[in-house]
Amino acid sequence: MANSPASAQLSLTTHGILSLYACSIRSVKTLAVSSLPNSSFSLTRNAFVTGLPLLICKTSRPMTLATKVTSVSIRCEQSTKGSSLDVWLGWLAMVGFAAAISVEIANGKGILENFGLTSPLPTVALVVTALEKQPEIDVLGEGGCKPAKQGEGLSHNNELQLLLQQKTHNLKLLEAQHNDVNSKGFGASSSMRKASSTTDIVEDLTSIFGAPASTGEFKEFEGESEERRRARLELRQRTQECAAKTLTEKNQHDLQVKLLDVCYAVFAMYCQSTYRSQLTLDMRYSAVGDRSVWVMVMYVQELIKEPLMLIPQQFIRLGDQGPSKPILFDHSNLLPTPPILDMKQLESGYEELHKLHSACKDWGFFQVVNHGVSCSLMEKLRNEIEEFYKLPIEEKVKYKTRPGDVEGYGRMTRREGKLDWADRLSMITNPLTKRKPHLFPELPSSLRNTLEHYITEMQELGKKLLMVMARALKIEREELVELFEDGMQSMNMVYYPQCPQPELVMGLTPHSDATGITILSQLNGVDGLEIMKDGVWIPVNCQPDAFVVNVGDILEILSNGIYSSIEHRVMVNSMKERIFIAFFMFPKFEADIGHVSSLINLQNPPLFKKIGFEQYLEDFFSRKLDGKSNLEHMKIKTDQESHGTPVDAKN
Ligand SMILES: O=C(O)CCC(=O)C(=O)O
Ligand SMILES: [Fe+2]
Repeated sequence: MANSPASAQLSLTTHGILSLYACSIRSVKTLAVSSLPNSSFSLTRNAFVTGLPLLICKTSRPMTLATKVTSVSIRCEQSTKGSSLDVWLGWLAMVGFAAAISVEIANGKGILENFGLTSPLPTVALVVTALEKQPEIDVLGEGGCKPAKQGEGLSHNNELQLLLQQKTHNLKLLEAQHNDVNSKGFGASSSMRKASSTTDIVEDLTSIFGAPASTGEFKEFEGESEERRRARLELRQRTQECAAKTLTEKNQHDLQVKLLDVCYAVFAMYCQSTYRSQLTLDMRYSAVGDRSVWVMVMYVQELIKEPLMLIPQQFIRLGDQGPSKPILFDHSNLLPTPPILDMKQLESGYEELHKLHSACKDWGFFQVVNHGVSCSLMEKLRNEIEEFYKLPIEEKVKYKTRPGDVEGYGRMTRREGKLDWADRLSMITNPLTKRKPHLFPELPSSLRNTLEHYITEMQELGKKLLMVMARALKIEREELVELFEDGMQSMNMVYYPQCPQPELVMGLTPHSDATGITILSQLNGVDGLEIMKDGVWIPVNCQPDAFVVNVGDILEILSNGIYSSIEHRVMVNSMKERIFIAFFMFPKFEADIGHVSSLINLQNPPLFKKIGFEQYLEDFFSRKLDGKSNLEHMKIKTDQESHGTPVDAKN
């Protein structure tokens, strides 16, 4: 925090004419667009998550797309270092920014609109460097951003106080030594010594801390040589300067804390007043490198409410990470596709069981029909979830993901990954004791009842699937099914909005599921799921009324690699949103995750380490969502791989 410059920047652009650039100080690498040519748009090359401004261009009227581009980027940081001019200019700019927004809030039109910008303003991103590494964060109280409490983040202030006390102490010692020398040198009395300049220093410092200022006159000593007198005077001046400097630093810091609070508050008001409803953006605390920042998180559904001219950079994936699909065109129906299995036949016949075994080995995915879940329930579920996503944002943010949590409404991005083009509501639904009081129990009652019904159906279907898988693997059903009895279950209700440039984004990052099994249902008939098969992304054409089932990492571990969890991802399209529900089945919390013993023999040694389920989850969530990286981490390394170190089978 110490080296972060004080800065505030507000840059606005319309049709290459206006550029209001409040301030940019020292090392802030802000590349906000200050002018844009008529028909070309550019993005800032900065990353939101790394604390640099987000720049989105958007208009509220499609008619003006070609002629009017507005963009706003705001960045606030604070510092105690740097030349005082820098610091003060930075703060001045920040106040200017706050004032501009305040005016806009106050009269509904405001400075920004007076410059020709359409209101509401298109997009704002704010990254504020917090004052401490680990401040106590309380973001967004009910319906609004909550500014950092006064006094939070003041450890630096305390440090200054301590420093000042230490300096005082050292100076007293110095003065005492000096007086000692004087007294020895001039034979002055001890009472004379007590009346020395030490008193002045204490008085000076007392005044610094708020006590009435002392006149602090320089004391003269009888018989003191001119040289010694001058030395004493110099020392006195130096100590006073030093104390004054520390005081200035402390005051400056206090002011910065106050201004930062103001900025939080103003920005919170701005979000509420400017965006159509309340919160297109959510304010999140997150650690970036060794700094703490507040990051605005967008709800995609809100973002696309009005025509979007540019995709925010945080969603854009290029190069290796990019969607760059294999060219599928109309030949997609010629591509291999995960098998479709009949649940009834799976339970009774061997032929279907054989198909299941191959599907789990070769695909890690299959579709299941004839599963016994009624169409009317699925129809109801679809309507309920659609209704949920139609709720105003003010309602939905009641369920928003809270800091440090992964459940709730919003989007989960771990580490510095790109953002998915999706909004989701994630919840643990089993065991009941793990249900978060502000989530499932608080959902609209009709949605809750439907979900409750759906959960029961999924538990039943999941159990049946695990039983047939145990048969296919030729293991005792207890070895598999019991692990999952009253296990952890969770669900994601996902809304993938349509995207004007779907080729630039992804609905869901490539990953394998951390689950035992996952049961997916594409509720509104819009495809998007793709799975990685032999190095090619293959789209899954979901059958109406079918569930898509996939093998998760835990099943790969339990089956000692016989079954495979497969990387998959979700693509979005420009025409229609996709509504989706995923039901995740995990073992019970007290279970150990490791191979089923009867599958191990000399030819099939253990492939994965054994680990407690809770530890497994912790490891999973601490990692970036990145292909099968979590499973890789659990692999037992061969002697060769671990450079000669003994195999740690832990079994
Ligand atoms: O939306 C989909 O099709 C798949 C979702 C998924 O893979 C997941 O939630 O893990
Ligand atoms: Fe998945």
